[in-house]
Amino acid sequence: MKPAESKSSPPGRGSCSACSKEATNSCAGCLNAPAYDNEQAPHRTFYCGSQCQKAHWKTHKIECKLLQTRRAVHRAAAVLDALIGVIDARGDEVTPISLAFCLAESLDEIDVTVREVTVVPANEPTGTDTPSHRGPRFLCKIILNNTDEAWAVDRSEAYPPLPWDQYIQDGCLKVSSEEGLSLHRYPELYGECLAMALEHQIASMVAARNMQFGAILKAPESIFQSEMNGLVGGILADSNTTAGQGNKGADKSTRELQVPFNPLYHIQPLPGKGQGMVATAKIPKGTRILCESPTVKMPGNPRDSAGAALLNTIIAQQLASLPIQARTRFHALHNKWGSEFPAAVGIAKTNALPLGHNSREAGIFLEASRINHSCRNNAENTWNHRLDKLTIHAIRDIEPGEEITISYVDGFLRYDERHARLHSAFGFRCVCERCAATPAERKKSDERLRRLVSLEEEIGDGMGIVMTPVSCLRKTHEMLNLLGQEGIGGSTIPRVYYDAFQVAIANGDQARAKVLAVRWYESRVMVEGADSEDAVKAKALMERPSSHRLFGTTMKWKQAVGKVPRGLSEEAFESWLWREKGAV
Ligand SMILES: C[S@@+](CC[C@H](N)C(=O)[O-])C[C@H]1O[C@@H](n2cnc3c(N)ncnc32)[C@H](O)[C@@H]1O
Repeated sequence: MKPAESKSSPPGRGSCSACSKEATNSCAGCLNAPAYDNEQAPHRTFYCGSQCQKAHWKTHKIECKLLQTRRAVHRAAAVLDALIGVIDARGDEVTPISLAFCLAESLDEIDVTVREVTVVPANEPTGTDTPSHRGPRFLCKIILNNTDEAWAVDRSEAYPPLPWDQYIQDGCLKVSSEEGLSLHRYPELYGECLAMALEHQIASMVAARNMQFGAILKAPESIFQSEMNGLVGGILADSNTTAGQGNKGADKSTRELQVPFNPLYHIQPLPGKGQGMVATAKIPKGTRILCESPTVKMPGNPRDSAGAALLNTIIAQQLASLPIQARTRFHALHNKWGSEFPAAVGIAKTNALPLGHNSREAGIFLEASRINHSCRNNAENTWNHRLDKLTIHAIRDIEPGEEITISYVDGFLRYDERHARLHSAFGFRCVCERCAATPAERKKSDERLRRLVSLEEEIGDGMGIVMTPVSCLRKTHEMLNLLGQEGIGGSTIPRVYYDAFQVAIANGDQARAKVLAVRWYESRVMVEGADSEDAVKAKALMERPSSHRLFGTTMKWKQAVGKVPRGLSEEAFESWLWREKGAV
């Protein structure tokens, strides 16, 4: 079954399943059902309008039911994933067979059969006493009834479920035993904590919403996500009240739990990019999409093989104290370096995000490290020192179905420089809209970037602030215009407003300083949130510009806060602000 979204369509568009015209609406019933071939994007059945959707229902009905069932299987596995995270972190045991029962229980109302399967490497002898380091492995096979479709849920591998044949083939495995689940074989499991947690959480969720769990697993995306948030919140609250009651490793319960549900995005395969993060809802500019603690921290990029060996040890020490779920997800992250470095070091080098502006220290994140690069990124990553967490904010409006991207490179790099850096450090060639420009547009873009570099240097030298303040202020204005033309947003904008603010305040102009501080604050909040260190600093200076240490270095432009002109047109106001020739 192929998704209706064609390879040439931008995300969120496809051809109408009834009349083949371009369409943006989709059937909510099966929206975002995972593709059975894991290489493909999640499914969307497009319609140009309700008439076509009604007319096509007879044809689509059977497919829609199958897709809903498939999505329910993935959702049930995700519910389980969250529960396991909590239970792992409490230090309780989670046995593979108890997982199978939980999965079966959660899928009770869904048209599937859950079987317990043991697999072994295809080229080694079968049997539980196989002397292989890759001995028998236990997993669940979920068969969609009356179809040829089956999924593998293997908790020792990465979540999410994999198509059965692919799992067996890619893992070079063979089935050594397969049978239906029967609780009679495992009476001791009745009381197991995972089953209890699942029962308790699901029961309370269902009671609160007056819905069946099966219906929630099959519900449209927004309902499922909001129910999941309630569920995960409940689990976390429960885990906090029971912290320390686990039967071993109780200190782990204080660790941040990585919650794999976020109503704003999905992590999914994207053509030519591996996995990536895709918006599931409209995300307005300024929204905090994600706030995450690093799973592993690293002091910096290793310079040589001794540094790599040391980093490997540092990572191994941190991984050893993590729940198995987090370790598994760490090892499933992309590694661009193959066997050039120890695997954990390759993963760290490919996925690390800095823990502060210009900081050598970096972190690896189970969610944020799945975000791909674009030179025209729509989101930005910031290390929030006050929260001790990484935040990802939307720096423009993001549409549902659009990929969420950050920039892997800093500064005003020209086309060739960006490509060389991205290729050597991350092993890909960027084809974003900025990079896909015509040679003539690219030339203009490179000229703007060269100019931005030289303006930044000139402003940054500091002398201009008091020696040639008018020219310095106009340079900041020119930078903002060039950034707009180049489509660069994010944290560069507040940095430039802060430079402009300093020019005004150093020369005693509290009126301009006030306006510029407001813009600095607002643009900083957009990229980092009001709780970032810089936003807090900007707020204080916005309220009292004269508290800046440079205030009154000269009094060339002495002016009180109350002198901000009123009643001017937007154009005249901008002209006043930037001290353009002939301004009022
Ligand atoms: C931090 S990981 C991002 C998540 C990754 N795609 C995954 O599957 O886990 C960085 C890697 O993602 C891929 N990548 C990131 N941005 C890309 C882009 N714009 N085009 C192609 N591949 C990209 C590259 O393989 C890169 O080494």
